Amino acid sequence: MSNALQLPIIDLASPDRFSTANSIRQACIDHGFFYLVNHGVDEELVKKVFEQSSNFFSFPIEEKMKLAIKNHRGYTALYAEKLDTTLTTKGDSKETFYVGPLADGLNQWPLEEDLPSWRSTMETYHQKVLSAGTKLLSLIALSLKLDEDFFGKVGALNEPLGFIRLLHYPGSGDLDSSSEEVYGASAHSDYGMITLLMTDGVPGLQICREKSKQPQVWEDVPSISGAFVVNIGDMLERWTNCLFRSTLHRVLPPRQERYSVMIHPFAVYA
Ligand SMILES: O=C(O)CCC(=O)C(=O)O
Ligand SMILES: [Fe+2]
Repeated sequence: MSNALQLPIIDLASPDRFSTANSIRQACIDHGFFYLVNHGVDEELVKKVFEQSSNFFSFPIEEKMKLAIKNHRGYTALYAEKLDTTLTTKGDSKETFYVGPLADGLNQWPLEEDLPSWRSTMETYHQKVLSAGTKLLSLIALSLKLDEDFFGKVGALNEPLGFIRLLHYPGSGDLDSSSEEVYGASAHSDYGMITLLMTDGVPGLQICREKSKQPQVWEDVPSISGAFVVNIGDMLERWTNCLFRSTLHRVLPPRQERYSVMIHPFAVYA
């Protein structure tokens, strides 16, 4: 069962911070998901990130495996991950590339001669999303009736910060036919505090607000051009004693090729 959903839209640039904080509070209680607009990450940069992501994933598998994941950075192949570990099917039909915190030297990068400006594009995106995320986090603190700088004071903004995940879901035409029922991303909730997700507009993302209700009701999350989809992770759900929801979500089995980019800007463990 699936319905389309109207998630709240939060304006990061609104001068009325208290009213914005209240809207965030309601969104996190009701859905655990909202859209973020006027976030200061410009469209040209987002476009470049998607182009560079597609450039990397179009390399032959042998080339991509040269950057196979180490220290949570680098490439994971199609079916290598399964977000819903209760499923007996093979892994999720997506390939990914992780870029972690910039300062610790652990990132793996494609060679500059193979993919010019790839690294600098990802580094700029990392910095810009982190800066939007920091503004958002101060509003989340206000929404919890805390001081704006609460999360900074408890160390949530300490390095190392920021994991980007580039995701590529090949279209069903590029998968073997037995993969039809394999999800792009099987049902899961995110770890950490918050996730900021940008997609290329191809549908597929769904949320289930009542995870223990049977039968489960899945609602489509349409994309809004230029807006981040923000969701609360398990750690913030725990820190708020379940006031804010870390909502179950999934990506449907791919029909059409799809790209997305997500970032966990802050602490992913406590
Ligand atoms: O690609 C998407 O739309 C969502 C991906 C996701 O939820 C995840 O990787 O945690
Ligand atoms: Fe997720």
